[in-house]
Amino acid sequence: MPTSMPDIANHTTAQTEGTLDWVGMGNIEMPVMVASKDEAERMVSAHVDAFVNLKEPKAKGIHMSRLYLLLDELSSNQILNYQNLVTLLDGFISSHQDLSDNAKVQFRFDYHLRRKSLISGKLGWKAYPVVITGRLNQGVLEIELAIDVRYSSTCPCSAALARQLIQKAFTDKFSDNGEANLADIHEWLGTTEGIVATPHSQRSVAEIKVKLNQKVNDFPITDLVDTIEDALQTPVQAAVKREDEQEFARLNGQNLMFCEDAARRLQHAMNLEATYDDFWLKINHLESLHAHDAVSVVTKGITGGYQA
Ligand SMILES: Nc1nc2c(ncn2[C@@H]2O[C@H](COP(=O)(O)OP(=O)(O)OP(=O)(O)O)[C@@H](O)[C@H]2O)c(=O)[nH]1
Repeated sequence: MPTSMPDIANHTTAQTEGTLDWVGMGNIEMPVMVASKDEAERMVSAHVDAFVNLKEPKAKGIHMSRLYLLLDELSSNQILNYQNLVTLLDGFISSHQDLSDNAKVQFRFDYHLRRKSLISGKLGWKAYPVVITGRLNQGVLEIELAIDVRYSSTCPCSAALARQLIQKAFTDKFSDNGEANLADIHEWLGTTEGIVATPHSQRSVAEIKVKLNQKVNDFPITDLVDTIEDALQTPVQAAVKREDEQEFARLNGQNLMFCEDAARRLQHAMNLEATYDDFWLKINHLESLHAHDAVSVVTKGITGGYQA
């Protein structure tokens, strides 16, 4: 490097002094090889934020290039797992001696999983938005995995109201017809006159964040998705034949849910999981009755843990 190049970060002091909570780079685009438990290591296209604090009030700035090159080393020659994330955070701080003692990094990407249809056994891709965040704050390490899972929710109130209309239509049709037999009723039930009303359903999103610990080195992406989808029973589908669609209709009818029901189901399922130190859940029902969403939030509720 030519010796004559000015080095503002090292040789200039700040015009206005002050410490800063985070300084770094947002939205760095890079491929990352992700280690996900029980899956082959997979390349994803990630957007990365990388930060350190600036604890020296007189220092002009941090060394952005050092953060970038540490990230580039991970992207080019390593895999993203728990241990390498911790090493990266340590590297952010040790490359900024005297300037920084806190570090934060966040990887955002879509993780594709092969998911099986309900009955036909066909397979299809589903993309799950994943965010992996590492923080080293005052020596305290936090590694977080966040995933969005989409599913269908059918309104229990709307279902009850629809059933009432169906009962009324049945009474109107058959109360004066003493000669109606099972075959007549069976045929009538197969018409839109018989099922005169249908409850509304909505595409819904469960947002979940979990705190990981050193017991997991590969990120438990599939485990977490399975836990959520098994608890809800109505995840959106990939490959769908008619038999799958019919089963989906049955599952929706047998798993009617307000956003409160969905949150409690997931709360219960997550409380049974020993893998995670803490969890935070936000349920969003993107209503078809309203133009606004029905929302509920729940956390594990541990002292010093996630806040709602
Ligand atoms: N700190 C800081 N750097 C910035 C910013 N915007 C662009 N940069 C540039 O990031 C580049 C890399 O900075 P450094 O890491 O200090 O680069 P360097 O001096 O060649 O690297 P070292 O010798 O390791 O310090 C510099 O050219 C800065 O001008 C900013 O807002 N803050």
